[in-house]
Amino acid sequence: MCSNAGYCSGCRKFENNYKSLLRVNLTALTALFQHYLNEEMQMRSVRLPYACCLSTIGLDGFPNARFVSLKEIRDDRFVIAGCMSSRKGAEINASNKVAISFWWPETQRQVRIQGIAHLMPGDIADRYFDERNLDSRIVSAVSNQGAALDDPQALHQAYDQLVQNIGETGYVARPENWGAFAIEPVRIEFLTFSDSRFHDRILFRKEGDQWTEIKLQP
Ligand SMILES: Cc1cc2nc3c(=O)[nH]c(=O)nc-3n(C[C@H](O)[C@H](O)[C@H](O)COP(=O)(O)O)c2cc1C
Repeated sequence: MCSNAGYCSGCRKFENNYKSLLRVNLTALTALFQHYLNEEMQMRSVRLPYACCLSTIGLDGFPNARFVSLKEIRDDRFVIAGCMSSRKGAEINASNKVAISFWWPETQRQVRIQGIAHLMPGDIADRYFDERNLDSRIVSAVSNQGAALDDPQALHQAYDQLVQNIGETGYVARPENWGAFAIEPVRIEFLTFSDSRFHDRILFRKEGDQWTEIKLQP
């Protein structure tokens, strides 16, 4: 029997001291998420562990999914950001029930989070926008994400023009249609993949003000 607490990379599974870690509440859950993310980060040479699949309910009823980057966990909410006038923004406006899903190959974990997306105040979105590299900020400012690209040359000209205007200042104002959402989780499932297919699955659910946990069949 392995004596490691939490995830054991040797056994590639949870050794269940996780219960002592979690008197189940959201703060403990987001701390566990952060712990697992850090473990994945330590084993990976690329930054992509922050990438997650954001699913929304499409205006036409089809589920719609795309990858976005998790900015951070703030006040136990999962923050994502980007252009909000494209499909994701319109869809979240119509229904703020969303899901984000992570797959971390080094640690063989999947995390599924369902929750309610809350638009964050402009000054906080400013901060996320300013943290982005210059190219990303310029492209966000000149491109109308998701609109048909009829004239690529015009887009490149707008890019060059803005580069010129910015000059040495490096300052790009956050476009009005660029914002951030904080996702307040209502369900979080951690799965540790097993070659045997006996995946280790634990679902945490918010019921009223309480979080409950349930082990799931693989
Ligand atoms: C790894 C990765 C990370 C991405 N991160 C973001 C992001 O943080 N925000 C964003 O708006 N789009 C991001 N994108 C682009 C989106 O996948 C998507 O193309 C874009 O948001 C438009 O989606 P929409 O039409 O549903 O609004 C990312 C794409 C990839 C592949």
